[in-house]
This record gives sequence, structure tokens and C-alpha cells, in this order.
Amino acid sequence: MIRFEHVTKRYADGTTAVDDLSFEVAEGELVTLVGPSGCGKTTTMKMVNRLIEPTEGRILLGGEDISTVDPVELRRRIGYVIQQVGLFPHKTVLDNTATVPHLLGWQRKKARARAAELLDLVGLDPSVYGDRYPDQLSGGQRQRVGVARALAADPPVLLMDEPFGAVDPVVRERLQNEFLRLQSQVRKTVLFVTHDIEEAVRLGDRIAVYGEGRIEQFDPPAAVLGSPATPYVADFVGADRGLKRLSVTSIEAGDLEQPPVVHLDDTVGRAAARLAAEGARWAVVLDDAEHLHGWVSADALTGAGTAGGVRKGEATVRDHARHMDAWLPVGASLKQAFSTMLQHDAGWIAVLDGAGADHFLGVLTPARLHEALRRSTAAEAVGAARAEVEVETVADV
Ligand SMILES: Nc1ncnc2c1ncn2[C@@H]1O[C@H](COP(=O)(O)OP(=O)(O)OP(=O)(O)O)[C@@H](O)[C@H]1O
Repeated sequence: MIRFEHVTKRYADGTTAVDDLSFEVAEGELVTLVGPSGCGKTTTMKMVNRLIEPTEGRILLGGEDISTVDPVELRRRIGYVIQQVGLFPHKTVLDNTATVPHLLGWQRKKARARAAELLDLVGLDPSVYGDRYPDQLSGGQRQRVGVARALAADPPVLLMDEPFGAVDPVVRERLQNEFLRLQSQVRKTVLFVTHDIEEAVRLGDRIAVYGEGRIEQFDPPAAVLGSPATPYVADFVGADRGLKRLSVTSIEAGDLEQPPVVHLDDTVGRAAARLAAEGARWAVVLDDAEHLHGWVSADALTGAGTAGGVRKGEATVRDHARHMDAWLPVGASLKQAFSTMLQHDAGWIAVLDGAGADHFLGVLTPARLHEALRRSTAAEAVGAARAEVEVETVADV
């Protein structure tokens, strides 16, 4: 969709901001450009909408050389969001959002209806915020209006230059999440500039890590964190890249351990025998519908056995099972898994199929989590699926 072919930009004073850059962004892909200040990210982006002209090379948009397209016409196909949102202070939020459709000659009513739809999409109720002026909004709300405005004419391409740079970390994370949700709906081709590696990892389908005017690595986040291409990239992504990697590695069914499973209505005797047969100290407890209820320990079951006769009828697992809320759907990140374990002070979490049925798939323990991370790194190195890769792990103690 966007293709850079040997693009170089030298400014009049001799500064080479971008040096022989070649890369491609696929349709619907979100590529983050990350790197230290002055490495050429903004120059790269501004060449796409011809705010800056390259010295050498060419840029293609949907196969068309952009140097042959009228810049004004070109910019209508490209939404642009910058840090200083640049809203018109004397126009309402609704009119700001409707600016581009208006310029495109849409009728006022249609333009405003579209603007209201977009404000809704970015999480601003148009009936509450539509008639306000920009200085009556918080920084985060202004950024959302900026995103809504950029999307108003439904351009296939979005350029975003540090759009969330000016807001505090909490609002920033919320805007990032909202933007990811939005992108999953609108699937624009996005170039997103940031100097924050966390943001690049979080948002990018692929990340371009910039050195001085050059791309040092252009890969999916997990590959940048797992196998940095150069010492520079390793240094840039940080010594804690293993931790960052947790957030881009998801739980797969093959990562899970399979403890014994018993049901709420199983008799204590039957459940205890089951655990004894497998030499297990605890079992997962499911209800009739195969949904997670919790767990039961071998000690509770055997203790219960010796106290038999207290109740009428035979005791069941229901009498001794404990509820368990520490669970995640398969596909959640290993970081969420680790965080859930800590939050519930649990030695393992249950993993459910998450496809609406919420069937129990297995459990993730710290050892399995570590193994999953190692296998995903190894799988990437050889270009295989994680399930196909074996790694040696530290033996259980
Ligand atoms: N108009 C200009 N004339 C001369 N040099 C320029 C001009 N604009 C940018 N530069 C230089 O080009 C280099 C790349 O700048 P650019 O703005 O692309 O970097 P950046 O990676 O976006 O940085 P930041 O994260 O600080 O915005 C820098 O050395 C900058 O000083």
C-alpha cells in the first residue's frame, strides 16, 4: 500500500535526515516508526503526504508514484494526526470533525452526521461534546477529536506523528487501547511515529526501529524484542526486553498443563481415587456444563473421606471445592497471565477457550509460562510454529 524505494532526504544545510530508505507497509497494516529524537521519523512521514519532498528515490501509494499526484488531492486520501492536534479554536468539536468532508463538498447535514458518527467511534458522545469548543476539552479528549477528524473523509491511509505524546501515561494507555479497538474496526494503513518503544510494541503490527536516518530492524514486535538485529536495537529496546516480550506473546493451548479434572457432583471417593491415580495434589473442578468452578486439594478430599458419615448420603466434590477466579481466555498475553497470577496470589491460572463457550482448556503455571516464552523465541528464530518447537527447561525442583 505504501512503498518507499531508495528514498533519501537531504536538507538544504546538508543534513541527511533519511538515507536510502526502502520498505513497504501492507494494506490495513499498522507500522510504528520508533527511534531517538532526530533520527528521521517525522521526515519519513511527511514525505508520504508531500509536506516534504524526497531528494532521491520514490514513494508509491497503492502502486502510484506520489510525485505525480497533486498534493492537495493526495492529502485527501491521507488522514494526518499530530501531537499539537491543531483544532480550530473558534469551531465547535462537531464542526472541527466535519472540516474535511465539508472541504470535499459534502452537504452540511451529511458532513455533520458523519462527524457525529466518528465522535461516537472515538468514544466522545456527540450530544455531550459536539457543541463544545476545543478549549473546553481535556488533552486526551482533544486527541480523540484529532483522530476523529483524520478519519472523517474515510481515507485509506493514516499518518500519526506522536499523537498521544502530550497526555499523561494513564490517559495515553487508554487512548492506545481505544485506538487499537478502532483500528480493528476500520483497518486503515497506518504509519505511526513514536519515540516510545512501549507504545511501538503495543500498537505496531510491525516496528521500524530507526538509527541515524536508517531502519535498523523492521519486524513484528515479538521479533524485535526476541531477536534484536543489531546491538543498537538491543540497546534501544532495553535490558528488560524479556519482560516487554511477555506482552506480545499470547497463551496458546499447547502451552498448558493438564491437571486431573473432576466435577462438582463426583463423589469424594471417586475424585480422591482419581487424584491418587495421577499422583496429583489438586484437581480442577468443573460444573455440569464443563465450566470452571475452581479447584479441590487432595488433602481436603482425603480428610473428608475419614470424616465420612457426618452427612447423609455420600459427600461430593461440591462440599470441598474452592472457587477460582484466576482465569484468562486463550490468546491473552503472557503478561496478563503473570499479572493475573500475582493479583490472585495464585500458583497457576485456568485458561478457557474464550470463544463464548468458556470451556476449560488447561492451566498455566509459572514454569509453563517461562517455557512458552522460550519456545516462542526459539520458534521465531527458526520460523516455525511454537507448538513444533521443543526447548530444554530447568528441571522441576
Ligand atoms: N527543515 C530542516 N532543515 C534542516 N534539517 C532538518 C530540517 N528538518 C529536520 N531536520 C533534521 O533532520 C533530522 C531528522 O529530523 P526528524 O524531524 O525527521 O527527526 P525525528 O526522528 O522525527 O525526531 P523527533 O523524534 O525529535 O521528532 C534531524 O537531524 C533534524 O535536525
